[in-house]
Amino acid sequence: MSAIPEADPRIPVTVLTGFLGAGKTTLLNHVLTANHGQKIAVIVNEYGEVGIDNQLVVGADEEIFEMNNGCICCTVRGDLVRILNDLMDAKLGKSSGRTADFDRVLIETTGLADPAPVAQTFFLDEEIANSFKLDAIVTVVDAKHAEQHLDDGHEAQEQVAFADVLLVNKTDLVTEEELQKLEHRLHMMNPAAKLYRTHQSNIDIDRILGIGAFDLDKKLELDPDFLEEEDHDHDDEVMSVFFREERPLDLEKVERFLQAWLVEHGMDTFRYKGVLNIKGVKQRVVFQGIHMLFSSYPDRAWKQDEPRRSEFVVIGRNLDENWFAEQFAGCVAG
Ligand SMILES: Nc1nc2c(ncn2[C@@H]2O[C@H](COP(=O)(O)OP(=O)(O)OP(=O)(O)O)[C@@H](O)[C@H]2O)c(=O)[nH]1
Repeated sequence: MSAIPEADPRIPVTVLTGFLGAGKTTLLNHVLTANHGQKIAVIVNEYGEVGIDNQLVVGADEEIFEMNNGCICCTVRGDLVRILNDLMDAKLGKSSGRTADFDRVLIETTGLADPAPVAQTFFLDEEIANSFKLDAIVTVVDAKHAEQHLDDGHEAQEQVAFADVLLVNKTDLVTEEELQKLEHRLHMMNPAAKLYRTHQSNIDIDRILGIGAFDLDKKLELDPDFLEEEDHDHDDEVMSVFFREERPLDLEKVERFLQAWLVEHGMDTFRYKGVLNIKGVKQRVVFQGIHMLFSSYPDRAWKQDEPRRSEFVVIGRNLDENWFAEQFAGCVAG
């Protein structure tokens, strides 16, 4: 028996986001009614309490999303932290009010175009980070209106950039050709996201919950030709840079160069994540960040038959590919 934990014991959290009217609520209803046997605590901002077997639905106060005079990010975070702490107390039996039994958490971000403040909570608050981990960001895309949304604004582009999983929903409203064109565009913007087509947001929930954004097979194993490919159809500014290295890395060096980048480009750097092979560490080190905030932690031990290498992706605007390549190369441990 190995002393190294096979899995991270923290509760995985899925953040659900998506274009306006794309099908988030439809997906949530599906999660709440499907017979999947999983215990999921759902945090939403516009529903009351719904009692369904094996599931706990927590209706967050609507005040969370009121702008008031304060910063919406702080308001959201404060309330989310409170709800998550309450949930944990209820799970551990520390709450006098109620008990809660759940294995994962789903947060629906309706009313917030930007999922970053929600997702960042899991890096920012130490108590939360000790109990919960960001499992994945799932973005629902309206196949019918996606092109328009993406052309019109930064928000939709950013939601694509943040995603670990993209659900291309409303497939019934477009042709196969249109679907392929859209999928290509999404893939160019965020090649690291897993992409599924859905109708009525119908998806096997194992594909969106508890997936560990980094355990998706071949997720980062991109076809090198694809990365060379130029897309002349669109001017989406969202782009990505990849890094892969077989030699063990020095984690401090990785953190240092990212810090240097983020000081100036944090707002344009939406998502960066990867699995790192760090010198002297027997486990895979999972690293992920959103804008200025990042965290890393040793996850499971490397398997014997698994290539022990680092894979890392950065998704954002105006990324300097050459600079990143140089910096990554400079992170090899001495
Ligand atoms: N044709 C079609 N309609 C769909 C599909 N999925 C959802 N809808 C409909 O699209 C509308 C919006 O779906 P919602 O699930 O409410 O979308 P939402 O993302 O929660 O919307 P907001 O919270 O308002 O942003 C509803 O009328 C759904 O019934 C689909 O696959 N095809």
